[in-house]
This record gives sequence, C-alpha cells and structure tokens, in this order.
Amino acid sequence: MAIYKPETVECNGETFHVYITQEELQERVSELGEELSRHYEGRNPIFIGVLNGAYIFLSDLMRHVEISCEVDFLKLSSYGDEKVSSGEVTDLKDIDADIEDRNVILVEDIVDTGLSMKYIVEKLQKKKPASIETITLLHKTEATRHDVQLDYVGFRIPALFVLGYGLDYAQEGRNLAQIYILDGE
Ligand SMILES: O=P(O)(O)OC[C@H]1O[C@H](OP(=O)(O)OP(=O)(O)O)[C@H](O)[C@@H]1O
Ligand SMILES: Nc1nc2[nH]cnc2c(=O)[nH]1
Repeated sequence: MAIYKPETVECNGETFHVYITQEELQERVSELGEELSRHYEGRNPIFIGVLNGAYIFLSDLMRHVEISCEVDFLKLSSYGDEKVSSGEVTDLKDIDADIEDRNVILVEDIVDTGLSMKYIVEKLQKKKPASIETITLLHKTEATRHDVQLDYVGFRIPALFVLGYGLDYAQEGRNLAQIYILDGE
C-alpha cells in the first residue's frame, strides 16, 4: 500500500514542499514515546488529543508508549479555513472522561500563537486533574504570544505555515505523511 508523501504538493492553489520527512517524524515520535513511557511508568496517564490536527501524531505517539495509558479527545477550532488565527477559540467537543486526580498529557499537533493551548489548559485545570503536562509535535517559537508551558516538543520551527501529518489547509492535506511548507518560504 502506498504512503502519500510527494516531494511537492498543491493545496488550495498553493504549492508546498517537504520540510520534515516521514523518517525524521517517525524517529522523533518514537523518542517522545519512550520518554513519556519512562516518565509515566506506574501512573496510568490519560492522553487528551486536540482534534482535528493532533489525531495522526497522537495515534503514532501512543504506539510508542509502552505503559498502561488511556486516551480521550476534545475538539476546538480557531483557524477555520485561514492561515492565520481568528484570535477566538470555538469549543466543538469536550472530553468524556472524568480526569479528576488523573495524570493528563495534553497532545497538540502545533503551538503557533499559543492561544489554543492556553485556553485548553485553563479549561482542563477546572476539572481538577492530579497533573497536566503538554506535548506538541511542532512549536513556532517566534510566533507564540501567549504564556504556555510546553513540556515536550517534537520540533521547533519558524513562523511559517505548514501542512501535512494531520495539519490542514482549509481541511485538505491532513493525509500527507510528511510536514510541508509553503514554496518560497
Ligand atoms: O497556537 P494557536 O495559534 O492557537 O494554533 C494552534 C492550533 O491551530 C490548529 O487548530 P485549528 O484551529 O486549525 O483546528 P484543526 O486542528 O481542526 O485544524 C492546531 O491544531 C492547534 O490546535
Ligand atoms: N495547518 C496549519 N495549522 C496551523 N494552526 C496553527 N498554525 C498552523 C500552521 O502553520 N499550519
């Protein structure tokens, strides 16, 4: 079965090229899974993925976690079909699990302005978990304006629009197996 990983890709009339390869992604995700396994041994953590973007990273990550753990999802949106944040977070789905006294690992695909991560951590804190740590595959360090605590980061990247491996452009491109960046950037 073919994996979808062209060198360049057209999405919504714009051209993107490979920025982080499938091999680089898989190696880093595996390292992160091993690190979490060591840190959370015996603590039965619950992974909370932020839909839609984090679904591929989370599913790959969990397959490298070699301890007992659980998973749940919440869904929000702040970008709509645009490349820049609307500046407002819309709640689309809450978690179902009771996380009181649980060790929570919040999983994001990307932290850009930091608005979504800050919003979610504050929302989850109200449910009285024993702990919350955060993990993001990508962090746009120079774009982050909100005060967020990032405990595990896959890759630090420049403030440029990226696509693939769960990240979309107007809902397209999530199925790409690599991370792509706009041509000319
Ligand atoms: O740090 P920020 O500026 O808040 O950006 C990060 C958020 O943007 C993306 O979500 P998006 O709103 O695009 O929804 P999606 O995951 O469904 O694509 C991504 O999944 C993060 O949740
Ligand atoms: N696809 C995509 N979604 C984002 N959400 C916040 N930043 C980005 C980005 O660079 N690409």
